[in-house]
Amino acid sequence: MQQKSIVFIGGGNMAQAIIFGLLSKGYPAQLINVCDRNPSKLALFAHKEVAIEQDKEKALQQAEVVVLAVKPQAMAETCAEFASAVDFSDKLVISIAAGISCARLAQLLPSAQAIIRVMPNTPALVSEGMTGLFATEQVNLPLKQFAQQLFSAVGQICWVDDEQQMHHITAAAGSSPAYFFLFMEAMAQALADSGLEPEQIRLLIQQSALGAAKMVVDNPQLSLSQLRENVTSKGGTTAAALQVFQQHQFTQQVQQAMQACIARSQQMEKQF
Ligand SMILES: NC(=O)C1=CN([C@@H]2O[C@H](COP(=O)(O)OP(=O)(O)OC[C@H]3O[C@@H](n4cnc5c(N)ncnc54)[C@H](O)[C@@H]3O)[C@@H](O)[C@H]2O)C=CC1
Ligand SMILES: O=C(O)[C@@H]1CCC=N1
Repeated sequence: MQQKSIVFIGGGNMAQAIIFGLLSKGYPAQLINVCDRNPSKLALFAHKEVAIEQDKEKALQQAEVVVLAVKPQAMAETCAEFASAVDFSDKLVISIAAGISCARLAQLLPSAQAIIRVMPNTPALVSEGMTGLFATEQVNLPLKQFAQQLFSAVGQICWVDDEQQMHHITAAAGSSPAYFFLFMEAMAQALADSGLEPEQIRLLIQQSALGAAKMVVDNPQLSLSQLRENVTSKGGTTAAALQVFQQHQFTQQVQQAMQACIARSQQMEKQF
């Protein structure tokens, strides 16, 4: 894999997932610098050789790649700290922020030429991330390949040609680990009075989730509905459970939730 010096602006949950995922894949810690104004975030990198140079201008000037990893609401204020002091024209700028368009990033960092907007997710930490990527026309092939390699190192990737689809990627990948966690939390709560130990409950749920995901991955010839039907005996236990989901309009709820995610991402594009 190509190796370039990278500075992360923001070292929170998502940056940590990417950085620790990259380190676990052998990306040189010496090529990574993390800037975060919260010292407790920097402390998480203390046992690694990751640089924590906090003079942002200096760190940015030395880096070939800049990953903007602050919250969308902090993006404008953060970029204003260094937009005029640093020349971004020879740097690849990657933003992981939800709902911040490339046009907006170009406004915030006027010297930037090569901007890639990505939407990763936290399973990058365990090399099972899913990242959507969109590049502006100014980004040349080698830089696209670098971004692709970077996020492929921590999971799967999916390029889109239409930036508007980044909102859908957010609903399907960026936010979706939380939906699965919620589902597992609800299952755990449903077993709270079962007499099973909490560790047993967690094991039962996590292994079933992992097994179900692996069945999907390993059987591309089977549709999702076929996989579901294979578990569901007529008049049996699964059918009884699925009937309750259906009665409570589970599918419609999921559709509405994902639509809300897309709508919020679109709203953030206008807001920040
Ligand atoms: N958490 C997730 O699962 C995902 C998050 N994202 C995006 O990643 C970005 C970061 O999200 P999280 O990591 O969840 O947030 P976070 O709050 O955990 O991390 C943001 C970090 O930025 C730091 N920060 C804020 N302003 C700063 C500044 N001016 N200079 C230096 N550091 C500064 C904060 O101290 C904080 O540690 C967001 O834009 C979000 O939309 C994208 C995909 C998934
Ligand atoms: O909740 C959020 O806004 C961020 C973006 C995708 C996942 N977390």
